[in-house]
Amino acid sequence: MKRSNVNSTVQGNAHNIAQENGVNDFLPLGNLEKAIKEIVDQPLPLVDGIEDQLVEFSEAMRTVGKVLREAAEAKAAAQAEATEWKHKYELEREKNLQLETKGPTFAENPGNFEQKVGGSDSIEHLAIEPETGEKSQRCCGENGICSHEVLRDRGPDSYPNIHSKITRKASFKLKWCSKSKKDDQHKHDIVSFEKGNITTAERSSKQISLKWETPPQTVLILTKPNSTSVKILCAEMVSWLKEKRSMNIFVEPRVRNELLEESSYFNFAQSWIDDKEMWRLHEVVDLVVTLGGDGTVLWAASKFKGPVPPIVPFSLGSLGFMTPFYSERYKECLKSILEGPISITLRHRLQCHVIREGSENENENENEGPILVLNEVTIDRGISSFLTNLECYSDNSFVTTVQGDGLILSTTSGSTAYSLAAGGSMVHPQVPGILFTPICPHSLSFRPLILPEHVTLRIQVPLNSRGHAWASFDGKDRKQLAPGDALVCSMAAWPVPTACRGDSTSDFLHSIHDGLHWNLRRTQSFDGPRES
Ligand SMILES: NC(=O)c1ccc[n+]([C@@H]2O[C@H](COP(=O)([O-])OP(=O)(O)OC[C@H]3O[C@@H](n4cnc5c(N)ncnc54)[C@H](O)[C@@H]3O)[C@@H](O)[C@H]2O)c1
Ligand SMILES: Nc1ncnc2c1ncn2[C@@H]1O[C@H](COP(=O)(O)OP(=O)(O)OP(=O)(O)O)[C@@H](O)[C@H]1O
Repeated sequence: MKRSNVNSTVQGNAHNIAQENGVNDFLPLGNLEKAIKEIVDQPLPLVDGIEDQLVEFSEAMRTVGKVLREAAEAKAAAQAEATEWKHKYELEREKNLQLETKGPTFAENPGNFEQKVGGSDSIEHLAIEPETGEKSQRCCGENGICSHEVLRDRGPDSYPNIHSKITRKASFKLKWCSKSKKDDQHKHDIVSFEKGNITTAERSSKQISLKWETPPQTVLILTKPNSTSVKILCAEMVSWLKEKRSMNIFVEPRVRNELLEESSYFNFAQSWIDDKEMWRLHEVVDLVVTLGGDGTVLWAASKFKGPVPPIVPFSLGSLGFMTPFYSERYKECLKSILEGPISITLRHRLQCHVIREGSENENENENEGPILVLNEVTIDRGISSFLTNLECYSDNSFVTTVQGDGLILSTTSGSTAYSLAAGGSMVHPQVPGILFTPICPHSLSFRPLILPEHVTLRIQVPLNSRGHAWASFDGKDRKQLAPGDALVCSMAAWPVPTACRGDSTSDFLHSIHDGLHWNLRRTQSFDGPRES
């Protein structure tokens, strides 16, 4: 048989088979591969010089078969997943409708949810204990941080509206752990000065582990708005946490309304009525769960102006740099988080104050803030078409004048966000420091800086500046800075503890590989010139 005939026969057959086994109708593609194999294995009359091409061609056909099969499998998997979600949603809806129609009968039935609420785990029965002298003592020894000291419990009178029925906060202990020695603690003596010589004595080993001392009982769930998949998951998670784990649940007012539209069953979900109540959430919430992308983690952090409870970020966004948990496996993840111990990334925040011209040390009320950011504060030209002119000081030392589009002061967590886009380095979130990254500087030599965490930075709009500057905080809340105004920024006292899937470093590396495709390059082929 001539080569062209062989090709056309194989192509024709493969085409027919591909049509028969098209990826759209999900017929078993094993047939396709089998048929290709049959064609390829068919004994053919040999024509001189054609064997090599045939071998090559049969390889190519195998590859085509494999690719088609993979495509069909991927599509089938996606469709199966979609069907599963739909099914879950329908089941949940049906269950909610049933609960709604059952009404009081449900409460009489032992072992059901209402029974649990009235039982020994009842939130009504769980009074807030007065602080004892023993508790107010340091209970975690010299090493580690105890939640009692950071998030001190309050009496019921301190939050009359939302918290009247709520149990006391769970206590936990944070411990620095090291892979090398089991009993290792955070090393304080990093440098030694013995006999006039300066040596590095110990390096800090800062993987932090959180161990619950009393079980967590109250969860705040924060969700990305306008997303159907988030809404479905939220309803499912709320009922699972209530029924299987007897947790007290807080959601945003918007989410509570959405849940109640779904079913009156969700009446147990609590919320707050005003910002004043919301600012005190840290006093009752043991754990925050976020359902969304990085923006939802930033949103969650912004809800806590003081201490922040541990955040468990589930990924339902497109990038998800700070959201390591898979939403499909939420039960498994939450079970292990609620039991502990949890690896934690302590993400530093920056606290920012806007100082208005002429107000410093004269009239405190003229100054604004503090505003806390988890990613960065950006000072840019906003809609002004003039070059931004910013004078920058670190403590009392002059750093530089920025002439360009603006400046980003970023945490190390934010180093992979806007700062990265402006040419800043990527820094592991546990490295303490403040990134100083210019935006489009009109200069050939303005390299980004990383400053130590203890400095206070002051960014001043000079009085002779041609235009205004604008400050924005984690990409939100723009504030105008007039000539003479300044922004003062330093490391905040309250970091954001986020739960890790593995540990801080493996999660970070996973995110830069998976989320940013860092240093992705085709591997160099084996053949080619070699060193002799
Ligand atoms: N040119 C840019 O890259 C640019 C411009 C404006 C804002 N931003 C960033 O967007 C952030 C606000 O995020 P949003 O989700 O509310 O807004 P958004 O919806 O506009 O999303 C911004 C993108 O930045 C990603 N992102 C946020 N924080 C990150 C982090 N720490 N590491 C890696 N990626 C991160 C998000 O996943 C998202 O893909 C700002 O804090 C700023 O860092 C980036
Ligand atoms: N609970 C919330 N209430 C109001 N706004 C929120 C809330 N959660 C998130 N947002 C805002 O919604 C926007 C999008 O959120 P998020 O980044 O989580 O989702 P996404 O854009 O789908 O994810 P990704 O950024 O990974 O693509 C952000 O600007 C964030 O500030």
